Parts: sequence; C-alpha cells; structure tokens
Amino acid sequence: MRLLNRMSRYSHGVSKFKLTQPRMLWLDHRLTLSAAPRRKRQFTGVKSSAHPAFPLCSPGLFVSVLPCSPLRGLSILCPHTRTVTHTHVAFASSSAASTPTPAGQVKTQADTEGEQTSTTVPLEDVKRILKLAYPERWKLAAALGFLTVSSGVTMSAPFLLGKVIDTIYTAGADTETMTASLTSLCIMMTGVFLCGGAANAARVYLMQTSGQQIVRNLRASLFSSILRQEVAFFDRNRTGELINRLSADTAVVGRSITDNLSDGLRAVAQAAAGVSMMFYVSPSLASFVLLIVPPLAALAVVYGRYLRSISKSTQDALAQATELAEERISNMRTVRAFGKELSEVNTYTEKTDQVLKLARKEAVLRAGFFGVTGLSGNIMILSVLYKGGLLMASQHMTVGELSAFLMYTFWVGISIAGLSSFYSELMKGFGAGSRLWELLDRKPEFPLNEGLMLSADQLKGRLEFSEVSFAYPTRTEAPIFQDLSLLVPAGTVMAVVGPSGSGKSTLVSLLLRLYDCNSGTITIDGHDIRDLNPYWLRSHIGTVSQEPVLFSYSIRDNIAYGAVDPEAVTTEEIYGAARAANAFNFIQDFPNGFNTVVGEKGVLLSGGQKQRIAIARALLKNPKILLLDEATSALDAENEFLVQEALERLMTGRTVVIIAHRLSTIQNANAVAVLDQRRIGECGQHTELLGNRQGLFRKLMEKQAFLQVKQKRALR
Ligand SMILES: Nc1ncnc2c1ncn2[C@@H]1O[C@H](COP(=O)(O)OP(=O)(O)OP(=O)(O)O)[C@@H](O)[C@H]1O
Repeated sequence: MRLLNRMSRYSHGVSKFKLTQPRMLWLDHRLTLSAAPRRKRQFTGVKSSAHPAFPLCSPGLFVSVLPCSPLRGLSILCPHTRTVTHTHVAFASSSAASTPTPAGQVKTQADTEGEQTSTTVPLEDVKRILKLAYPERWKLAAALGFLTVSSGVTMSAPFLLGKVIDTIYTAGADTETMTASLTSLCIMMTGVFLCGGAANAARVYLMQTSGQQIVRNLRASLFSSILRQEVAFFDRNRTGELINRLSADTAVVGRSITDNLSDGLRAVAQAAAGVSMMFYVSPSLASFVLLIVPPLAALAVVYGRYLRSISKSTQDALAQATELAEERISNMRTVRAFGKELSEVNTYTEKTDQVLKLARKEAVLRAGFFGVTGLSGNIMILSVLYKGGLLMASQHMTVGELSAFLMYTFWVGISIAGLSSFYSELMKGFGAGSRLWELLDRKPEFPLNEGLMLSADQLKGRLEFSEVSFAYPTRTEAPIFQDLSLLVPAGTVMAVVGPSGSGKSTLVSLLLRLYDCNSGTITIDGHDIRDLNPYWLRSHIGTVSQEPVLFSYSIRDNIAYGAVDPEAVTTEEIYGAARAANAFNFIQDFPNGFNTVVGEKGVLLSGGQKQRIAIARALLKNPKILLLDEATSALDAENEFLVQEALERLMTGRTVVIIAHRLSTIQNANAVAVLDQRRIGECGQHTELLGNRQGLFRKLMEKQAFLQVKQKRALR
C-alpha cells in the first residue's frame, strides 16, 4: 500500500522507487519499465493483459520479477503524467497476488501520513501548492514585505536595548547627557516598535484573508470534482473520508501556504539574523554557544522521527474511533431500536482507550524532549552568562553587549523551535495536498454533460435492453445480469417483479446511467444511452424510490428541486404539483405550511408524506420516462390509497418502469417482466402469465399470496 501511494505521489513526472523484494508488478499501459541494463534480464513474462482483480480496467503489462533474484533500484517511468494514479499499478508478492487498491479509491489520511513521514516532497507537489497561491500573489507578496519589516524590527530590538543599557551604565556622573541620549534613543525605538507592530498586524491580516480565499477556491473546486464522479466512485469511498478531504484537508493546505509559510520564513530569517548578530556582537562568545547546537539538532531529528511514527498510530486509532462514532450517530434510530446504547458506548470507549494509551506514550516522549530542550536552553543561557561574565571582566564586552547577546540567543532558540514545527506542519500540508490532488484530478468514468440531446419531438420514450450484462464495479465477480433483453414500448407501463436481490433496482440504475453495462446496449428511442448527454437524459427521467430522500430544506424547496431551474418555479406550480400528489392538505395543516423544514433526509415526515412530496417533485419535472419503486408495507391503508392515486396521476401519458409489489399495480400495467437467473425469465400481460401454471410469475404470485396469509395469521 505504501509503495502504491508513493507511486501515485510521483505520478506527475518521472517516478522512481526502490523494490527490496522479488515482486510481480502490474503496470498500466501508460507506464513503462526501465532498469539498469544488467538488471533487465531479471524481468520475465512481460505481456499486455488486464489485472485479474480488475478485469474492467484498461489492459496493462504484467511483469514478473524472478523470485530468486531480488531486485533493487527498479525505476518506473510514467511519461503521461496527470492521468496516472496508483490504481494503475499493482504489486503482488511473487508467490501470491495480493489485492490491490480498488480502482478509484481515494487515499486515506493514514495512507498519506505514513507516506509523508518517509519520503521527501516531490517538486510537482510544490508547484501545485504554489499554483494555488498564485491568484493571491499580490496580497502574499505584500504580506512577505510586512513580514520582512516586522522581523527586522524584532531582530533589531536586542541590539537597540543593548544600546539603552550601555547608555545607562556608561554615562557615569553626567546625568544630563545620559537623560538626553536615553530620551532620544527611547523615542527612536518607540517609533521603530510602532512600525514593527503595524507591519505585523498588516502581515497577519493579509495572510489570513488570502488563506481563507485559497481555502474557499479549493473547497469549491473539490466539491465540484466530487459531485462529478460516477456513482461507483461513491460505492468505493466512504462519505466521512470525502467530507474530511473537503473540510479538514483544504484547511490544512490553505494554512500551510499562508500561515505556516510565513511563520517558517520568519523563523528562518530570525534564526539567520540572530546568529549573524551574535557573531557581530561577540564572535568568540557566538562560536562557544553554537557548539551546543549540533547535538541538540541531532536530538531533535531523532525525536521528530519517533514522534511522527507515534502520532501516526494515534491518528489511526483516532480515525477508527471517529468512524465508529460517525456511523452510530448517523444511525441513532437503529442503535436505539436495538437498545445498543451502552454496548456502543463501551465499544467507543475501548477505541478511545487505545487512543489514550498511544497519547500517553506520546506525552512521555514530549515530556522528555521538552525537559531536555528546556534544560539545554537554560544551560546555554548559563554558559553565555559565565563566558560573557569572563569577557566583561577582561574588558572585552560591555554589559549592553552581553544583554543583547543573551536576547539574540533567546530568539535563535525560539526560531529553531519554530522551524521544527514549521517542517512538520509543511509535511502535513503536502500530505493533505496529495490527497486533494488525487480527488481534484480524478476524471469521472463517464461525462456529466456531454453527448447527444434529442429534441422534445424526437423523444418518445421507447426503452430497450439488448443482451445486457452487468456486474457492480465493486463486485465484478458477481454478475447481476447476463444477456438480459427487455422492450418497453413508448407510453406504456412495464411492471418489473422478481425475488429480492434479483436486480430490480439495478435495472432502474442502469436506465438512469448511474452505472454502465459491461456488454450489450440500452437504448432510448433507438439511441444508445452511452451516446446521450447524461444530464439531458436524467432531466427527462423522473424517479420515485421506495424510500425517497428529501433534503433538509423547506417542503417548498424540496418540491422545486425537481425542476431544471428551481428558482424559476412559481408558487402556483408548487401548489399544483402538491395537489396532484395528494400532498396539499397535509402540508397546509403544518403550522408553517410549505415553509416547514423536513429535517435531515426528511426525518420529520412520515413515510407516506415523504412519498407524496417525492411524487410532487417528480411531477414538477414533467418527465417523459418514469422509474418508480413502489412503496410496500410501510404505508397504512389511507396513505397507500393516497400515494397510489397520486402515482396513477403521475404515470398518465408517460413510459413507466415500475418495480411492482402490489397486485393492483401489476394488473394495471401493460406488461409484466419477471426477473430470474440474471435475465428476464418471462414477459407478457398479467393474465397471460398467470395462465401458465408452471410459469415463474404464477409461482411468484402463489408464494407471495402464501406469505401474506401466513403474515395475517401471525398478526392475529
Ligand atoms: N452499489 C452496489 N454495489 C454492489 N452490489 C450491489 C449494489 N447495489 C446492489 N447490489 C447487489 O446487487 C444485487 C441486486 O440488487 P437490487 O437492489 O437491484 O435488487 P432488488 O431486486 O431491487 O432487491 P429488493 O427487492 O430487495 O429491493 C444484490 O445482490 C445486491 O446486493
């Protein structure tokens, strides 16, 4: 995994990494392999093929590396830069192929953090970060100017303060001269300090505002990139992970370009200026003090490495705890219904205990380090005082110079500490950046708004599946359809029935082109849906699912969501759609009427109410094709009647594919298709199918009737 990630980080140019064990590599066809001539004989079996775990991926090269000849120093060159991601390269041990990262799965925080601790930052990442900052270049340049002024003032302060001390101590009995010199020196210094304060305030303001602007731009592009991805991408990636990219990683990147960079530059400038001033004030004392720095720096490097590995483990443990909390809180109703609050609290506590254990380890380490550095700092000051005192006694140094030197020592110490935290923050920024680039660069597998658009006259609504085979990209080994064919003439109602899990909803997903079939074609009025503009296609298809999802807006906004331009929808149109959906009366009964906010996913409404609002939303779209998933037992008799009536109104004059559960719907449909064994087992009129005693439909109906009787008996 780490090798895969490392590869992806180098995917924008020539990539190199070292293999330390015999491996079998699968390379995307865009990658080429190179190695020193004497190593070439170690590659065998180069051939173009698809990876076994990803039969649908573009073919690549399989390269076996002889198990008996460990290979080191292998280079992989990827000349076609931007499109290559780690999913195109898979590593497996020479004996057994391991499971590679599924195509399109984004790197997790833990992945990139692990990677960040052990590698240097590629130039390409630096360029991208700088490119992000480019629109804010003038503000940032001004901020850097102010930074120079404020740092200059800070670093001149010890020198000037030294002068003040010398003025006080060397004036002797001439108090008048001393007062005059002291007053003018203090007035001058007040002016300098005022300039420094103003420059610092301006720097902070400019850095903060440009940082926020960069984060805003990043978030907008990232959200747009996420929403463009195909549905299969969301099957592979956890929502929490994507939200984390959008909120936390963007902020980290923004901060590393602005605040961290400015703090880092300030630390470098101050450390350099401080050391120079130390040598200026007293070269012999400076050489003596700086002898202590190298061992301290070595300690800091060792400590930094160890601390990073512990913080990574802490972060991993924390991520697990957060993941658990996120899932349980968002499914609180299920937790409550099963009475699992206490056991969930215990599970969460166990996870947080793990975090605590690691955090304690980290605390011990930090305590040791800060103890040692604090001690070294004090020893350094003591040495300056000791050696400085001796120099003063031999008239080689004044009291003001010694005071100034002490202050510079202090500043250099602070700046070096600032530099170490700057480095770790910068690394965090690059880690977050590489996760963001991956998402930002990802091209969706099919376009959102490209392709053929039919005119209103051309669109009749004839749907046809011809020998369609399909497996979900996340489960390629389990095909849902094989050579499935089905024709739905324009303006007719096709009821689809079949056992649970037979693929009824999948049929709807394929029509909406949420996924592409692996072979065969799906056509609308003779046009392959892959040639049609997906955005146009979906704007002419209405859907009402069994559990419709509403957004946490008002009822009015939820209904208007169905229209192409929700802003342009009039109140009359919304009322009309609500009336046709049998929703008007219950909405008006709410104290806030159409302005009632429905809560997250419509949680504040009943199942039947949600269904009717979803029907109103679909009505407002006025689609030519309707895909319905009929609500089942969730509704009571009255609601069922109201929803049914609304659905019938919605279906008039359109081509409808309905996943039917009720006998009445099946009876009213023009034809019934029975899904069985990954294809349409039977298709025909309801009475015709019932007439076939050995037929699938008849058996399915008999089974359903039997189950209903059993259920009624159990209820009695
Ligand atoms: N996003 C997905 N990724 C992988 N497999 C999926 C996905 N969605 C559904 N499946 C699988 O595809 C098969 C068909 O599911 P589908 O929801 O189409 O069945 P269904 O006939 O509508 O079932 P039900 O009547 O229970 O709603 C099931 O085995 C299901 O586990």
